[in-house]
Amino acid sequence: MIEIEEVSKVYERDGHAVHALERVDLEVKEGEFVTLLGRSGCGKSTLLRSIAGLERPTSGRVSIRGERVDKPRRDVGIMFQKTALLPWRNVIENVLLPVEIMRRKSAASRARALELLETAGLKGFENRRPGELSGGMQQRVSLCRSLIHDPDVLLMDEPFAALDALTREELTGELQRICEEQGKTVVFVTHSIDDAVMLADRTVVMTPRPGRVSHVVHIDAVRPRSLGHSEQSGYLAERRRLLHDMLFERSRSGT
Ligand SMILES: Nc1ncnc2c1ncn2[C@@H]1O[C@H](COP(=O)(O)OP(=O)(O)OP(=O)(O)O)[C@@H](O)[C@H]1O
Repeated sequence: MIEIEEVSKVYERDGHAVHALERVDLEVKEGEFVTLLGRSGCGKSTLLRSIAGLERPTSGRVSIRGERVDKPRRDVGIMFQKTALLPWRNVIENVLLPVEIMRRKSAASRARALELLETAGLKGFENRRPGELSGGMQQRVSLCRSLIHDPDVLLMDEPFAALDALTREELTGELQRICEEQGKTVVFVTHSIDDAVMLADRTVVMTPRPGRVSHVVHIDAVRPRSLGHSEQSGYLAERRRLLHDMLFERSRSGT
């Protein structure tokens, strides 16, 4: 569904070349949940923005369903760490913003917004302003907004990084459920090994200078997942250790 072929990105900064990505190859299948995991500066956001059509690779090609991506697409939804909700609009008006911009606002989209808000646990908050909501609730609104036009692909750049640990765990669980119910293809950028283990079908480990894919790790566990007590907690803990070792370069082999 998403094909990244030999993608390199070089930025110019103060007369120096910054090799943000070097010859990255990756394929994401329909319905797959892929996390991009790595330290700061390894090119995760650059790769995500290239898939979103917000950044042009210096060389190589990104395509979705066989079509080269050179601008943002309607079948893609995006969610960032900063919610960028408009403070003067209430919750439902914020959720409806993308369909308004696409001139596709209708009674059906309003009904879908209400349904999404209910799924995200925000029933009854439709008329509140973002400033009246907690950080976690604002991210739920942002998730509903990224899903309002029913995109097939969801691109997420550390969406829960600024939240406290408990809210983060709760939202990670809800994201698993919503993506499974709605059959989305997801690429999710994170620094967090726990996010990767909880969410991913496959985790792509990246290394910096230049940004490259160093390992790809499959997480073959059923959902909902929990790092606490469950039959698969031993397996998840092993995957967690493997990713940890890869990030700290103690292990250079195996998936
Ligand atoms: N617009 C830009 N101009 C110049 N350099 C940039 C630009 N955007 C990113 N970079 C550089 O490219 C490299 C990769 O950045 P990128 O933000 O993609 O990494 P990241 O893995 O997402 O980092 P983080 O986890 O800190 O967000 C970094 O060295 C960064 O400083």
